Amino acid sequence: MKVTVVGAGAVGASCAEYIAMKNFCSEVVLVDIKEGFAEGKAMDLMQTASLNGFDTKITGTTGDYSKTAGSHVAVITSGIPRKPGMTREELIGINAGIVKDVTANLVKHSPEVIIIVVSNPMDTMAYLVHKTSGLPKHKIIGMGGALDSARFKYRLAEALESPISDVDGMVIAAHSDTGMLPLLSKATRNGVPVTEFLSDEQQKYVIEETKVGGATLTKLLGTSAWYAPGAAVSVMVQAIACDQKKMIPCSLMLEGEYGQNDICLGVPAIIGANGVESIVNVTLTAEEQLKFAEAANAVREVNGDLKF
Ligand SMILES: O=C(O)C[C@H](O)C(=O)O
Repeated sequence: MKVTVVGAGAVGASCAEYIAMKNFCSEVVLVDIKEGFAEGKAMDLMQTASLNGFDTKITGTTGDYSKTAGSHVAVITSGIPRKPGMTREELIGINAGIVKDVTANLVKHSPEVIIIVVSNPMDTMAYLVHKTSGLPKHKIIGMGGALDSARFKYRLAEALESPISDVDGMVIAAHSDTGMLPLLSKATRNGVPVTEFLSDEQQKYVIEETKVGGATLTKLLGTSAWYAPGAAVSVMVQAIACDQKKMIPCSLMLEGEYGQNDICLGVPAIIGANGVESIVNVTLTAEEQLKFAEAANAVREVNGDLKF
């Protein structure tokens, strides 16, 4: 299987690294507009192959999309990351044009491609890809829920003082500081609801820290995070490559599901060889339903700034 990763910055390189190291793809093509940058990252990563024990071939190109031809999956990480104090939504002005161009180039050379959107504001960028690519909706997947859920589990394990492997949980709705919806009501430690172990104060802490997970890292790093985003993408690509039918929250075009239409928002889905195999309908509490609807309203407002 051939996978293209557009954008060879920290997030794109991290995606390529984790995908290669897991050794389930034959080829990863890195694309960047900066002269020689993707080629350099690809060469550096290839020189880890004998050390890290993988056979995936990684190549790089400066904007030559003919090299991406025949990609089964493409990951769009292009655009600018936010700086401390910014919201993801503020990136729309620059990133929308970039994501639109990248999408057109990818589809031109790989008409059957499945696209994973990482660029921010992610839910709106996924919507843009739906509106401009001509691809069927099961082939466009926004990466947010896998990452946000990993951050949720990190915060849960911290509060529970437990190993992360004891913890399960999921974040749905928007990939934004205010619109994330960590489903605390469904989170468990070895099957036992975490609400049985955590005080109200701890529960509130976990939810709030999860929602600003990306912003916290941006403040610490001076730019946005890359390890967990790369790892989250690699899990999604592996689910497709190996037809795992794994349940992963992803930003998907909704047509009535969760009471929403014509919007990309994070919902649990079965991810396999076809991309989105199905959307999973989970029963939400009345409060969660309200929060989901509020997140949808906010994303819809940002979508309104798009020009097709
Ligand atoms: O936080 C960001 O701006 C980048 C990314 O969406 C993340 O959550 O790490």
